[in-house]
Amino acid sequence: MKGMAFTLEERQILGIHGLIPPRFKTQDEQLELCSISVERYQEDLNKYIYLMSLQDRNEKLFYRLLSENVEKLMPIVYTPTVGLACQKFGLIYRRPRGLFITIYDKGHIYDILRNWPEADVRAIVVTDGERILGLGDLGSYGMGIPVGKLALYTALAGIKPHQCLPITLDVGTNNEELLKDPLYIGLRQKRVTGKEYDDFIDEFMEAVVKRYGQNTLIQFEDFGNHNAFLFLDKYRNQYCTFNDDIQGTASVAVAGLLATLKITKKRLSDQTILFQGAGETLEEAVEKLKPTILIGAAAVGGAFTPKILQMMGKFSERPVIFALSNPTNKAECTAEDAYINTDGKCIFASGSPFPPVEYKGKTYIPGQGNNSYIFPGVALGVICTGIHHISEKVFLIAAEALSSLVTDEELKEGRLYPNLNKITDCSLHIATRIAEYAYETGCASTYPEPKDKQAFIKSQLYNYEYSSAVPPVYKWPNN
Ligand SMILES: NC(=O)C1=CN([C@@H]2O[C@H](COP(=O)(O)OP(=O)(O)OC[C@H]3O[C@@H](n4cnc5c(N)ncnc54)[C@H](O)[C@@H]3O)[C@@H](O)[C@H]2O)C=CC1
Ligand SMILES: CC(=O)C(=O)O
Ligand SMILES: [Mg+2]
Repeated sequence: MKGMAFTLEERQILGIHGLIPPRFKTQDEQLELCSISVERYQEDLNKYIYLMSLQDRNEKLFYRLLSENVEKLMPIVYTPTVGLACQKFGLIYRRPRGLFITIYDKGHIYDILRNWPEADVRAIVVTDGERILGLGDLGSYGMGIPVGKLALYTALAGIKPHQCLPITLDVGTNNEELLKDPLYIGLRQKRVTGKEYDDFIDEFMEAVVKRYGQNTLIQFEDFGNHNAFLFLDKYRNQYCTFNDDIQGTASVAVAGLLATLKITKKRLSDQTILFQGAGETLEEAVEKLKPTILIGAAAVGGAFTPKILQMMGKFSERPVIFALSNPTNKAECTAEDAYINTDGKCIFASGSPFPPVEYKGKTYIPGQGNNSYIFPGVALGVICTGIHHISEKVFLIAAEALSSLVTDEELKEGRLYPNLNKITDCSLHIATRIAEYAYETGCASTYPEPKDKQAFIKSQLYNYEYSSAVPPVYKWPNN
């Protein structure tokens, strides 16, 4: 729907003349109204509800708004607000988006996929809701994540929205609060596990390729740790698939580390890297190992205590601190804590965004170490070239491509990643590098091989401009 952007001619042909106000707006004017409307909401969750309704009402406008205001609006449709939206999903639910497939649909998954109205699906983001960001098991409420990730496929990489399908596999939830929640929208039962669950996922994978073809990209998102690794291992050489939380996150972290080397002028082998995890007592480990790089992704909010940060500030001139857990309240420390406790020395990045920090007269701009810098570009490269199986090399290429784009000015400001408002260029660059690799190594299946890879990818991108509802006039002989 174009709303008031319909021309008089279109309104007459479509029989909608008089049903919309007698004002004709350009898309730019509509965009202006949308920006004002978002700003009017005080609460981020209300901004989220507004943006989701815009996505339902006028898709092109929604994507243009998002792609032109990434820094401002990504925190709404993505982390941190999407986390809150998932927690309140039963309350804010307005219209369905994506497919819900339950364990009771076993034996019929293909038929359910056929109910989806679009035939040309190229990419699926699927979750079973067991580990939504750092918020734990949210069952069917997790649908906000595949919807949000795919919104970024389009807004950050220009992948056409009708080619994207969000899916939630509902096998129950072990979240007692949700099982008691009268607003809960999913199956009210404990998770099905074991062979029955595994067979269900097998059937899902088979049904997807039967319905949409062998090359359909399947991004696994926010599955529980055990299943995430299991399915990556099981399917990576059979299907066109990757796990965003494992591979996308590793890639963005590597990109960040490569960028830190440009600041510290050191090699990675000169660094001592400590990953928080596996229940270690972190303070003791930091004291003993004296790391120069500290990375947290265990969803333990505040795990990087002031004492730990102060020690990091003592061990090296430029300590690197990555607080990757999402959403914001799960971050290992805030940007402010990191800069203050290291006396402004640290190089900081976090999974959810933090605003710039003023400290001792200097402005520090934290980086956002989030896989959103990686997965849209990887997906674009994979879809355009028809890669069958996505190797680790693809994620290494993505990491190198991303880190190569950080400018000296950005590094000086403390940024490890390009400014968010350049993220669409990053996706295009990542996709181009992947395309070059895919054709060089023979793992592309889109032929003939395009000479200019970037021009080819650009030609595939989503067009935010409205199309005309008036058919073109053909030249046709009079007789
Ligand atoms: N920045 C980004 O792009 C991404 C961030 N994440 C975030 O990372 C966090 C974790 O995600 P996953 O690894 O998938 O979760 P997970 O639950 O699979 O793994 C968490 C790990 O932390 C360990 N752990 C738990 N409590 C601990 C404690 N008290 N001390 C030390 N280690 C502890 C567990 O043993 C486990 O190995 C989430 O907050 C998620 O949002 C995940 C993917 C991407
Ligand atoms: C960013 C992301 O994928 C996560 O926090 O799970
Ligand atoms: Mg995730």
